[in-house]
Amino acid sequence: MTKEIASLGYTVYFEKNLDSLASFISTREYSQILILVDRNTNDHCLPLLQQVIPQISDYDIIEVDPGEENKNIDFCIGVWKTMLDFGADRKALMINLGGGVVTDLGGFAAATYKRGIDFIQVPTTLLSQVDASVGGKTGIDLDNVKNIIGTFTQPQAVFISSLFLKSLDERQTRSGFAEVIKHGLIFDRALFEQTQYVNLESDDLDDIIYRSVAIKNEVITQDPTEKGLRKILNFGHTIGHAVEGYSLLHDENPLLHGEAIALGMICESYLSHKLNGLKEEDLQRVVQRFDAVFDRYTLKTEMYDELLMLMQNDKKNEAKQLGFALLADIGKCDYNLFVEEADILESLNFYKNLPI
Ligand SMILES: NC(=O)c1ccc[n+]([C@@H]2O[C@H](COP(=O)([O-])OP(=O)(O)OC[C@H]3O[C@@H](n4cnc5c(N)ncnc54)[C@H](O)[C@@H]3O)[C@@H](O)[C@H]2O)c1
Ligand SMILES: O=C(O)C(=O)C[C@@H](O)[C@H](O)[C@H](O)COP(=O)(O)O
Ligand SMILES: [Zn+2]
Repeated sequence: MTKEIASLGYTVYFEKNLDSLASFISTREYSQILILVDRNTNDHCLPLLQQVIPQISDYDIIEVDPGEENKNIDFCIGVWKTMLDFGADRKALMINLGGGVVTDLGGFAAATYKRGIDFIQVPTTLLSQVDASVGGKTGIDLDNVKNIIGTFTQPQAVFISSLFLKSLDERQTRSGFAEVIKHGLIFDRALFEQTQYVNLESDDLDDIIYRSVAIKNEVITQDPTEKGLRKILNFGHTIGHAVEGYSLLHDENPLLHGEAIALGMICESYLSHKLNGLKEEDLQRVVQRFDAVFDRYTLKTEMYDELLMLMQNDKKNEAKQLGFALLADIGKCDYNLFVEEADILESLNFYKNLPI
């Protein structure tokens, strides 16, 4: 059965067989179809797409290398050039088939090519299904500063099939689960509680995917361009993005987005407790929740200056003050809170000194 959510002028479809994708394409008159994949989604997801919509046989493939380190201007130029080589005009449609790197990069390339062509998101990771494919944030990183170049451009539609998740490895699934826990923490205590009972390896994830998108949609439809409320979707990201950027630059096996924001959510829950009324027992529950899913990352005091520098670039900052969204309770998040460096360092120390 198809479930749908009406978003910002487009529909998010939840259906294993992607029937609505076939009818979406057959009812629109696109001059050309471009499918953006990375190497892994080319191998694992494109065959599935071809299988479920065999009537779509005429398309051009653009392939990028997988991974966050490629969500940058060089790869974006490569995508734009390939679009030109394929002779894509303004009536072309871009299908972004992949995780958040492909949906962010492909959305950005489409939003800017010839001042914008239509694109649709077909997310293939848990993270991109519960978060990245919905809401119209497109973008790329610059010098490991996360998503610093980008647009708010909504897709024409989003098609979510949990069948794609069968080939996803466990580490990636866990990374996506961090954003599900985030949605519970900021908006829905019951979802936060439910995450304790989810077995990521064996459970059907359709229900939590749908609930996550419903929560995100509730927020973005009230504030599409992050003037206020949408900032709550950034809980854990002021510190998390800095740690992710740091790790991309320095670690051989860098943290994934969800792993970094899980760390960020622990630190920012500490700040929520110290500065915004989150109860001590709820702080402990947040720590336990993330400990049940993620290994700890080794923070060292030598990293702190660089982390603070990276935080200077956060889009929630104002007048050089570091901007945060902080929990008041589990299921309730406030935004436009500005935090002193000393408190941020204390929160990093809180994480660093947590008992194993
Ligand atoms: N725009 C937004 O609102 C938003 C929200 C959250 C995160 N993001 C961004 O999303 C990115 C992270 O997304 P991600 O975690 O999906 O990472 P990703 O796109 O790098 O995908 C993770 C890995 O899984 C592989 N893969 C994808 N689908 C697969 C499948 N079905 N089977 C096997 N392998 C598969 C990819 O090739 C990649 O190696 C970050 O750049 C983050 O900043 C954006
Ligand atoms: O959709 C949003 O709004 C979010 O903040 C969702 C985040 O999970 C996501 O990581 C987003 O890309 C962060 O955006 P940024 O503006 O902090 O770069
Ligand atoms: Zn995120």
